[in-house]
Amino acid sequence: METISEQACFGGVQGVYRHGSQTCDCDMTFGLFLPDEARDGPVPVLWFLSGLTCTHENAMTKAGAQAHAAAEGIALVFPDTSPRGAEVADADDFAMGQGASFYVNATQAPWSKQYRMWDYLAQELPDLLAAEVPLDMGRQAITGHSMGGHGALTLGMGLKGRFRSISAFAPMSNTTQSDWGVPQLSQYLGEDRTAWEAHDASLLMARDGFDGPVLIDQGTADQFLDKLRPEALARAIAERRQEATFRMQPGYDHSYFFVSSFMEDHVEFHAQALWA
Ligand SMILES: N[C@@H](CCC(=O)N[C@@H](CS)C(=O)NCC(=O)O)C(=O)O
Repeated sequence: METISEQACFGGVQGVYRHGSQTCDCDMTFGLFLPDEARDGPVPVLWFLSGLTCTHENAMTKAGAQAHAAAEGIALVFPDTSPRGAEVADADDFAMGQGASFYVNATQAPWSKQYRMWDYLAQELPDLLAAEVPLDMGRQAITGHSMGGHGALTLGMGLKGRFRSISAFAPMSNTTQSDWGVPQLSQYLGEDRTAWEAHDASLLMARDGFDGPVLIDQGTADQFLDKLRPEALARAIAERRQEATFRMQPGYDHSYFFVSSFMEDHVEFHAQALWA
């Protein structure tokens, strides 16, 4: 794990690190915020997965999460949104390829060689962090924005027992029925739609739900509402009778101004579960 930068931040340290990923077969960069308490021993961790076009950097610099994480004594991890590099397959469309992994293990060429973000986030990066950083891996929670909200919900429900709480900001909620989902899942996973089901938050919610609290925020003025399909997730939560808070926030769009407005609520929500 190579240090790119480390800077003092709200009494803790905001770092950026790079490592050679075997899973993605390329170098991967991530952000990590450690609160002051990490100097004395392991702290709980909140993962933040980002959306289309983002790297590890967008949420790290614009979501305003560090102040709240410092107040709660929890760490933040900001992974990248896909494998990266000149040798990594890509597409002209910003919603496909680099910056747009949809957090799956691709099975189709040319993506299958390196687009293994599910395994990267489920296994390789947690293993690396557990070995190198004072994190309490028994206390993990996950959140994300847009495509990262989709990742938070699908990994959160898919990796049973891993996370204590899940939240999402404007998540892609029903990828198997959306222009943000169908083209990508068919290219990454092929045309057999049964392989897509583990990557649709609403289908997973209706089928499995989550053994813990869920918090969703969605702006009513989000320019991508038709692609995000929050109504499908709300319906699944209600049908499942899932423990959840689902808020339609009046006037908010899809940007990080929306994300940062509700970040304190999300960090507090996760801190409650993490410290329970
Ligand atoms: N660039 C795209 C939108 C992409 C987009 O809104 N990405 C969101 C996540 S889905 C984001 O977080 N963008 C980066 C940022 O705001 O920093 C467009 O113009 O339609």
